[in-house]
Amino acid sequence: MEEVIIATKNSGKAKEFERIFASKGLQVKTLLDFPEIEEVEETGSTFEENAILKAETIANQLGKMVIADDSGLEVDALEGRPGVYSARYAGNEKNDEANIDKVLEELAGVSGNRRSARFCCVLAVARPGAPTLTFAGACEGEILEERRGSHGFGYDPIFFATEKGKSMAELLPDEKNKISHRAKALEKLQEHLAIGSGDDL
Ligand SMILES: O=c1[nH]c(=O)c2ncn([C@@H]3O[C@H](COP(=O)(O)OP(=O)(O)OP(=O)(O)O)[C@@H](O)[C@H]3O)c2[nH]1
Ligand SMILES: [Mg+2]
Repeated sequence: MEEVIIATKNSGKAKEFERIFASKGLQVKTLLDFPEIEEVEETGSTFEENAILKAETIANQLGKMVIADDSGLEVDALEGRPGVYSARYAGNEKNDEANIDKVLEELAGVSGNRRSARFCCVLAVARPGAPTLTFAGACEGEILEERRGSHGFGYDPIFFATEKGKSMAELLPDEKNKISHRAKALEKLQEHLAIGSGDDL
């Protein structure tokens, strides 16, 4: 089976990529399969810069094509925060529950029509000897006043996905994978690269 390497240590992202690529007959490997590889420091100031940094660093180490995902939540009333700091918004230890609490606290007293937000994702594809490519996707919504649903990861329980009329965590994995920022970026990537066709990339 053809294999795709995703440079992520986030198990929530890993599950989504596994599910999407499995439906195309592709096997996903992530950095969870390579525990000896250290996490890349995300020093960029945009999703694009961080995605490129992660993809190129790991592609150079493995000598193979690698896809990286940098993503996050942009809340308009918070001037785009948590943005590129989404994973560690409430502290260095990457705690999803504490991150959600922090966003809810910062939005206390902000009324429904001012709670607009979006999930953003940039995928970077790095290949030894070839220019790195990037693909972006976004998913529009609003921040709920409390958690709803138990699927997904990260901020999903407080993100109301406008297109579906439900929180992202109320959607089944296949439903999220049709509308998410990650799915949209991946769709663009697959239009450009013949992953899964057996062709050389
Ligand atoms: O509710 C969510 N549903 C999503 O679909 C989603 N996608 C991203 N995020 C948030 O944004 C951070 C990414 O930061 P990030 O791109 O640096 O990833 P990460 O540090 O978790 O793993 P890695 O891929 O860098 O190894 C994540 O941790 C989450 O907090 C999401 N939250
Ligand atoms: Mg990260």
